[in-house]
Amino acid sequence: MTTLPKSLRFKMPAEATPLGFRPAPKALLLEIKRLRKHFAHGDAPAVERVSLDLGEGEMLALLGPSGCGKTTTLRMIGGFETPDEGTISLHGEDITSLPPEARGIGFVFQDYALFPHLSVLDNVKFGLRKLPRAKAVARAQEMLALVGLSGLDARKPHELSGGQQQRVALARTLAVAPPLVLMDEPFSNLDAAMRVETRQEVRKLLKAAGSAAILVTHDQEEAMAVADRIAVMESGRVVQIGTPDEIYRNPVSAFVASFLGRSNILTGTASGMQVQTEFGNLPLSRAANGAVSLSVRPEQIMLEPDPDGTASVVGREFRGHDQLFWVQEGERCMLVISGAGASIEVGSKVRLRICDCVVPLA
Ligand SMILES: Nc1ncnc2c1ncn2[C@@H]1O[C@H](COP(=O)(O)OP(=O)(O)OP(=O)(O)O)[C@@H](O)[C@H]1O
Repeated sequence: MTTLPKSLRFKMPAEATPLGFRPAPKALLLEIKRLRKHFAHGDAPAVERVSLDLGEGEMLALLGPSGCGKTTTLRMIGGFETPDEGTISLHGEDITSLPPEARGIGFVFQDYALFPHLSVLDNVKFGLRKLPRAKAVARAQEMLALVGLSGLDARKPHELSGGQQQRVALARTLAVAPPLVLMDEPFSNLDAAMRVETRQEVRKLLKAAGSAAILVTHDQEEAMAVADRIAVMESGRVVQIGTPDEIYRNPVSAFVASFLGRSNILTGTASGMQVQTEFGNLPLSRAANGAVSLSVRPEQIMLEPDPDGTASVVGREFRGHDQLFWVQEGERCMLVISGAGASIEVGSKVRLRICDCVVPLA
């Protein structure tokens, strides 16, 4: 058998699994049952009947728009807020009434909460006060090496970039080897390029340390990039939970379809695995009957130039790797994603063809 030179061999990322194979479920770490919180001055409960579980080493994103209850859920898990109802168990032990410091959970705050007067090394050493000094220093240095900051031990936080400060905060949290790390919008203080780089690093570091994590974000791209599973929240409730692929391919509602990715919402009359729509008879991703709303992703629509077409291109955004088109068809404006090569100008007449299963919504 010929062996390819090293440089040409395909290298599977450490976490990738062959298609169709799902890793065995991890042992249960955190179990949340029917959590509820209604603040004194709130009209509606901030969090209503939220149930979640998390496996050891798993990363979960709480995703949803501003005010949907993500932070309140996270703060209840951390012990900073007391739930009105519901329970939280870690490793099978009920921790609902324990104070934050007795839960053994780590936090990475939005502003990193580093001590400005302490060096990088002393910041990371901070949680290791119970260890003999030499051991604490060795552990802190090990953590700084893990986050790629060896050699910066003596700097003060203000002498670091935002991304480096984020990594110091993570090193400090991971130094005490918490089974679970809670992160509230941890990348929001970083610029766009740094955010993309840092979130991948953070994911790698958490996986290397074997810590599970719950990340609060309103950024769907960030949730999809970082999390093993996403819990989508709307008005205090978890409305869907699953892997990024599952939720993207099978959103349960128009809200989820439009919050995780972009979507065109159509209506139709379903009969089993088919639905009759204004675009003809289309296959459904799951069986439904009667009047339904449908989600069609912009990349599931083909745009064909046609001088006799009934639709016209009313907007175009070139994004390098692809293009977005806004296409007016009667009363409806559809969003379509096409390859970068398609040369269709604004004002062109086109025909739209849906070329995939469409998703019936609740
Ligand atoms: N301490 C509080 N007292 C009263 N109401 C609160 C308090 N904390 C949060 N709320 C309200 O509870 C609801 C949920 O807030 P929460 O901060 O959990 O939402 P969020 O999804 O994290 O939002 P954001 O993304 O803007 O941080 C909001 O209506 C908010 O105004």
